[in-house]
Amino acid sequence: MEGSFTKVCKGGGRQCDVTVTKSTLKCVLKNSIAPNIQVEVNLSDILAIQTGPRENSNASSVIIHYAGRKKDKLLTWEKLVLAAEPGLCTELKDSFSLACPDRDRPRHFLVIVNPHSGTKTGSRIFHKKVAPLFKACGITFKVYETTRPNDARTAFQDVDLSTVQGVIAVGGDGFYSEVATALVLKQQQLHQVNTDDPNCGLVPVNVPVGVIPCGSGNYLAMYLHGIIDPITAAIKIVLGKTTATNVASIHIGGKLVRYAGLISCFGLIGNMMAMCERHRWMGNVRYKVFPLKGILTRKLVEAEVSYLKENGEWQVYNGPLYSVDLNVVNLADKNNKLVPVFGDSALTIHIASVCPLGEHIKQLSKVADWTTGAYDFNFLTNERVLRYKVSLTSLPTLRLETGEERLVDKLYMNLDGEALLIDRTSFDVSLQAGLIELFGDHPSSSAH
Ligand SMILES: Nc1ncnc2c1ncn2[C@@H]1O[C@H](COP(=O)(O)OP(=O)(O)OP(=O)(O)O)[C@@H](O)[C@H]1O
Repeated sequence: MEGSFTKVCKGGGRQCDVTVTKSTLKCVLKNSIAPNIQVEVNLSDILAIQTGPRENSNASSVIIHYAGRKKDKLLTWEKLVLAAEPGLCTELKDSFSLACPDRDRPRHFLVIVNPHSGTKTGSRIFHKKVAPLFKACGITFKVYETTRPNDARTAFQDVDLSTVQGVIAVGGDGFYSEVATALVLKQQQLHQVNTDDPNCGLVPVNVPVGVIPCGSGNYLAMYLHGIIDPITAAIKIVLGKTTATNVASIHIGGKLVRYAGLISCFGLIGNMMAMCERHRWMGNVRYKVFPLKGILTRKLVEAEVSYLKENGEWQVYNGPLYSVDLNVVNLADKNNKLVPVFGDSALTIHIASVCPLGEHIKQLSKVADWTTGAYDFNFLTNERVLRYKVSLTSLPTLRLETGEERLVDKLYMNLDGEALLIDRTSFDVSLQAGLIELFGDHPSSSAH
């Protein structure tokens, strides 16, 4: 379609020609000496088109909300306001709907906010920046603000999952993990799956999850969108494309503890995270101080790690180790850097054994900087696995009145940025492949 409109801007309007083709919308100012393209936007980047009457006039207006693509993968919420006679405005809106007939974008969300994430700005960011965008795009939502840790599951209590097209977690990585766990558990309850059994065969979640990054750790958003920005993440949610991602189920003492969506690092990195949590009062400085203290005071643990390889064979690593690390979103060495891979067909574990301190620091610094070769060290055993069990059989234990055994030493797992105390002599981690769809179109998996 083509038509003559007035581009409405502060202080008046300018005449312009608007053309909608199969793939783009172009707005060119008239009466300019050189062709003056004001806006050229892919139809797939249009978030919404609103039409309505103009005040004190017979004309109508059209507001085109679209995603502005800036450098560094930043997306911005842009608006083009046009005015014309009502028939032309309706024609413009209809031509957009015709050109994109498959616009089955999500329309209703359950939003769960952690008001304590990061610098405690999650609630404000959602209500001031994200909610207006959702509303402009015709999205309705119900908001639940948590009141304490592990409260995300309350948000699902009275929710019929078939009525929501997205669950949005406003917070950091630990909160994503908490929301994802609550959602997966809700889905399993509906299908009467015994989640305490690592072999239970989980039912995939059919409601996509979106993350608005507001925490101190926002790796998931960084991996998905290449940038940590709440508006970019919100625009990706509105656009509705999704990426399948894995979770890893963590079982301790025959009980499901959590589903990890990002990392599950036992030993050194877990102990560092526990130190960071004990010193929350120090703010973000703690993430600089305690990793250093942790590596300087690293301790070997006698352990047996048995793992199930992709070919169905079980193998065993036996001996002292510093850590057993898992990136649930795998990090692959590509083009001289580590790049995230969502929904990989296996989990890659990295077991760090005896090594000089300098080499260990070098290796961990490479992981922190996502540098190539971060896992190419001969003290690392790297294996692609479907499941693994860690047994700590030679550590001192004490027997409780109930007859259960507990470790005397305090050992931790860093589970998606939260410290989980491992007080039993073994734990079990299993791949749950493609269980969740995340809003965002990451190139490592075919977006849906
Ligand atoms: N209302 C709440 N009050 C306190 N803690 C909460 C609340 N809601 C959720 N939590 C907990 O806060 C933890 C951290 O959340 P999140 O990942 O959003 O923040 P973060 O800033 O990245 O992490 P951290 O605060 O640990 O640095 C989660 O484990 C979650 O259980």
